[in-house]
Amino acid sequence: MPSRIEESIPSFPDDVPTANIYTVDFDRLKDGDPEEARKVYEASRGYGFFYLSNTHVDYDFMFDLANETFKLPLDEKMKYEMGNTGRYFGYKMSGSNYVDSKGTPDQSEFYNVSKDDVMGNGQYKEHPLEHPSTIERRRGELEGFMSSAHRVVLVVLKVLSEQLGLGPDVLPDLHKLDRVGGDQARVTHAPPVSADTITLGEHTDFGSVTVLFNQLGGLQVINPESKNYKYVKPQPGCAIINLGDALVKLVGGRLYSGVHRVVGPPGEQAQSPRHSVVYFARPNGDVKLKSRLDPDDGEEAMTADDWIAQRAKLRRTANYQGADTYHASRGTEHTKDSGKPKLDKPAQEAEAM
Ligand SMILES: O=C(O)CCC(=O)C(=O)O
Ligand SMILES: [Fe+2]
Repeated sequence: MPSRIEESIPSFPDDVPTANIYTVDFDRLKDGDPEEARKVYEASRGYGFFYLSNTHVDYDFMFDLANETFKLPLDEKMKYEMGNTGRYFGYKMSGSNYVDSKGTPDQSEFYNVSKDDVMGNGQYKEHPLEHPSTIERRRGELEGFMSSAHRVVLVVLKVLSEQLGLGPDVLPDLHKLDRVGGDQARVTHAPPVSADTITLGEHTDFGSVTVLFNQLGGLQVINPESKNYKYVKPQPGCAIINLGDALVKLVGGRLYSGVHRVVGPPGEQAQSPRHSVVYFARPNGDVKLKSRLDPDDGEEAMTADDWIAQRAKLRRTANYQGADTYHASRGTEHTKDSGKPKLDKPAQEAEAM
């Protein structure tokens, strides 16, 4: 069902190239429907992106939270700025990350809320993090958002674990809601800019599974065959699910972490400020990012926590020292783990490359 906010936004244009990605029904997937499971697996070896309907995640309030938080004065938001050391919770000011190998500053701000802080895991039980009042007073709703988004992630991981022959529990067991790790909810904001302005640079997500809600276009994903960018058209009532690098590493490159970026919204949507709402699931912090399908691979592996810190730190404008920093900041897309994407061949009409 479209949310309250989705009903009042300008329509997405029909003359821009859009990615032809599967839509999966969460209720059927959860109940073990083999066709829905097959679509998840195919999508995870194609674009690395799919739509998910009937998620039962209440996210409307997160757009209100975003609106109110980003309207706060900059000096109030800066009290919660995440800094340049690899810490990845709190506020990220516009321009403090860069978008390309030349170090061009980004044009979006975001705020990351830690799952452990909201759920009271580990040290956060005694020492919760501080947030602006727009977030602090919604801790109860955030707990609901995180638990329901995490439930979606566990179902997707169970299906992928089964499809890869690992059995149902191997991947979910590395992502426990009540164990500490780098999972986070994020709200983002980009000002109205033209459709050719990159507001969030090309990247793969760091974690395992991303659950994304957006209202306006602007997200673009690379078609892994043609290498061209396509818009991911927001579908009212659906989450956009994509895989991240940590999961690709856990399965030795058998799944694909889609390369994506965000540009100004297209067509009639262009004059609108853009918000998105995300839940990033990561493996629990001490999980080694080694392939569970290649137990004899003797290579040393990083922990999930170290991987996030490295990626977050190297994308900071303050740490940029030339194209080498950019290349070091990248995920699995250029490595031996990058997977061998096999593009979906959905039943719908073929997509122009
Ligand atoms: O805003 C969006 O649609 C996507 C955001 C994104 O890719 C991210 O925050 O990693
Ligand atoms: Fe992303």
